[in-house]
Amino acid sequence: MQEKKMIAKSRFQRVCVFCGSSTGKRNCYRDAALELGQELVSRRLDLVYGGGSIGLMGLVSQEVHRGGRHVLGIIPKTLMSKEITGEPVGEVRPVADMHQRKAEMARYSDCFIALPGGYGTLEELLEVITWAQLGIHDKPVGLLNVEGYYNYLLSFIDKAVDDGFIKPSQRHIIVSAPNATELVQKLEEYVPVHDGVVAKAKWEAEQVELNTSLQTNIAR
Ligand SMILES: C/C(=C\CNc1ncnc2c1ncn2[C@@H]1O[C@H](COP(=O)(O)O)[C@@H](O)[C@H]1O)CO
Repeated sequence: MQEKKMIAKSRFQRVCVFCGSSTGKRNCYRDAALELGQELVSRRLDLVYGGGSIGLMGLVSQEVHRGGRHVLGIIPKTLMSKEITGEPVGEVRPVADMHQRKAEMARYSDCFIALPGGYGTLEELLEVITWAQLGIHDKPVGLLNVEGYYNYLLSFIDKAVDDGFIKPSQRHIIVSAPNATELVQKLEEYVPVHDGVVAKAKWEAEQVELNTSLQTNIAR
């Protein structure tokens, strides 16, 4: 008989996954996307992602959907053509543009995970790290470092710390692990460090103003 893995209740409800709109050339990337999907399902976590069914995005979203968890895809109206994104699963929320997409993905999630990907993934990852650094949120940010895919990025960050461009106290913002189980466990245990960043309440007030003006613009 197969032994059932006992997993404590998660502190998260929804996990935002950034990942390639391509699958990459090596099987390990596809396997990692499927394993991450299964890990979220086994912890009863829902998924927020960039919508679409292409690349690793498709693999992780289909796996979470198949496992019976809620999948929310947030996608700019201009990217909604099925030829570009494929057929998404779960709930799809159309937004005005890429900026609103990132804001909404962040708003609906309790933590972030980046699988391997390209420019889009990097941009999304670095933005939530920057927001953590500024105190806009204190949600954990994880890097799924599949077979060392992100080693150069991690080395670059160490170099930026050594050369005085990133504070040593902010190095901890990125949590990384080689597999989904270890990564999610580390994210569960993550404790944010606050070192004199702009007060979160001030940012939240500004976000509310920003959202209100965005909605006014969309309605026009
Ligand atoms: C540009 C083309 C297809 C892109 N289609 C996308 N559909 C949905 N979401 C996307 C797409 N491209 C980028 N994203 C977002 O960025 C991340 C993936 O980008 P990457 O450059 O592939 O790493 C992903 O998390 C999405 O949120 C037609 O060729």
